[in-house]
Amino acid sequence: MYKVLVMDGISDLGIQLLNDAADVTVEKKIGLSEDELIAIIADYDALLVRSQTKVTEKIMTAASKLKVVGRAGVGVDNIDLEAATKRGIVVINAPDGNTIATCELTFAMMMSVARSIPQAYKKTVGGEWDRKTFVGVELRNKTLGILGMGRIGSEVAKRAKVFGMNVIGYDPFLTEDRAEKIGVKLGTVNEIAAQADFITVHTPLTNETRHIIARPQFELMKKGVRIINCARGGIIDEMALVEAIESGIVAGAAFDVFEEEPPRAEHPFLNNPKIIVTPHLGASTVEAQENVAIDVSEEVLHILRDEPFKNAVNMPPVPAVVMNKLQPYFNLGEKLGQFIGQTTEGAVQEIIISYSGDLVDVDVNPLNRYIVKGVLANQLEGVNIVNAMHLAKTRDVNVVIQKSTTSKTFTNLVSVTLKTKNEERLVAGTLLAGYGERIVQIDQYPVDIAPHGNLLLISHNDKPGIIGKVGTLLGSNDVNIATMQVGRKGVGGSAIMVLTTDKSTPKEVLQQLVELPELINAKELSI
Ligand SMILES: NC(=O)c1ccc[n+]([C@@H]2O[C@H](COP(=O)([O-])OP(=O)(O)OC[C@H]3O[C@@H](n4cnc5c(N)ncnc54)[C@H](O)[C@@H]3O)[C@@H](O)[C@H]2O)c1
Ligand SMILES: O=C(O)CC[C@@H](O)C(=O)O
Repeated sequence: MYKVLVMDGISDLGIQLLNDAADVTVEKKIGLSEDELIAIIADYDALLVRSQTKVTEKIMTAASKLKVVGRAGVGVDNIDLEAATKRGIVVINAPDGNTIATCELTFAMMMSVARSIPQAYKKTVGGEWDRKTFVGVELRNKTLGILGMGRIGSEVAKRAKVFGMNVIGYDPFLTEDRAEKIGVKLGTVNEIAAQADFITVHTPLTNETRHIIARPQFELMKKGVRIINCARGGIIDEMALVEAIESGIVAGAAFDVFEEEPPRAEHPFLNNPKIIVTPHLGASTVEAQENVAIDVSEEVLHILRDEPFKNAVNMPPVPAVVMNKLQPYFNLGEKLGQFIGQTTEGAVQEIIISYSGDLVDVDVNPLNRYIVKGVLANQLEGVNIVNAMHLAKTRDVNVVIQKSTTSKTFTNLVSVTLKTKNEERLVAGTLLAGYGERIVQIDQYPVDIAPHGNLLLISHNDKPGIIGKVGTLLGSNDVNIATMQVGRKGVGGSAIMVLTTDKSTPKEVLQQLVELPELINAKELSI
């Protein structure tokens, strides 16, 4: 039974999926301190948070069973990603579910700051009927500058076009083609600063975007510009904004997010009549909260059940088309890794993964992770597809990827070579239409083995009667042979036998096998 801990205000309807799962129990705890969370986290397989809970390295160190941290939302700046990756904890987010909610809040903020709605409301409910102070501006024919043209930025652009605005966008990943398609002009940050009547930011907070709008940009701006931040505190320099309001450049600003949340009581935004603020409400709609909780719950279930998942933040994203091609190979890749990892003794120095045939044109990075996971799992605890590459690197295991366009025999072939100080071993496998996964080569020997169950790998000298001796010894110890494959270099030369058995071969029987004079080695591999 998997235990899931739900923190922060995550929609109950959204986590219904987890509540309904027969293999999951869900506990909800709101407002725990770091120490309180550390005291209980070792009990849980999954942790679900919004932006309030800071998932620190200390918490992850105490989280001995934790497989996944699910963030019901986009930003993962409250989760220590490096600490999670080191420990093999998958961090997933729900990137799509709150796009529209945040886009609509941005628009609400833009209209509020254009027409001073919160200020007018305050006066009116205070008994004043002031129709002179609040003369606003229209959006039509105004220029909107958008920094960050991802999900939310693009939705804002679409709506701005409908309002008759001219839109200039800045995003390093925005191509001219795409900009043209959505009717956006491309501009630099400084061009946007100089031309826009409204500026809204929709980037993540990174080293590049921190204070991307600061004093030098305010100095370029037209008098009367209005500024909106519904993305992350710190993208706009708060103090420089206050100065720009005081100097009359900025006519108004609307902020949903702050450099420090919640802001201190003396924060200069909180008593400035030209700045309107909301308490990080971008994603706070019924729909968005259901969406993100459903998305994150689905992913958490996949991860707990070892099923393929998307939206991992601490692993590179994989496009669906690549995923569809690779997915059938994940199991094969992991088994090849497990197989070869058990054939050698001593520290692994190099893993060479070679692809030929169908996989040559595909981004095989996700599959490499499964293979390396399989290899390392023999030596290390807690290795998974998130930390496999990281663990290989920290242990100085060189991972080499090769591709060859020609496979003489198979339409697809994955081979894994393992090098230690004294050994070099190879295993190769394929997916055969109608037969599924097969191991088709071990070292230089062609074989045909379904990689399941108990495998006995025997190295021996090709001598008459050896097969019978092995069969008799296993049979007399009640180990039934299901299949047997034999390969040899030449008559009388070195050879291998691969047997699948109906049950595991006891250690003492393995020892008796090794003591047969023709036998060099016998190893049981579990894959
Ligand atoms: N206020 C809220 O409650 C709320 C809700 C949802 C999202 N957000 C925040 O909104 C922001 C945008 O979310 P999204 O879902 O659109 O993300 P997204 O990843 O779809 O888009 C972000 C865009 O920013 C661009 N970008 C990155 N660095 C840049 C740079 N230096 N200059 C210009 N552009 C840059 C990226 O290329 C990307 O296109 C994030 O910071 C997210 O955390 C806030
Ligand atoms: O959980 C929230 O409300 C914050 C959402 C938002 O900041 C996000 O990054 O998704």
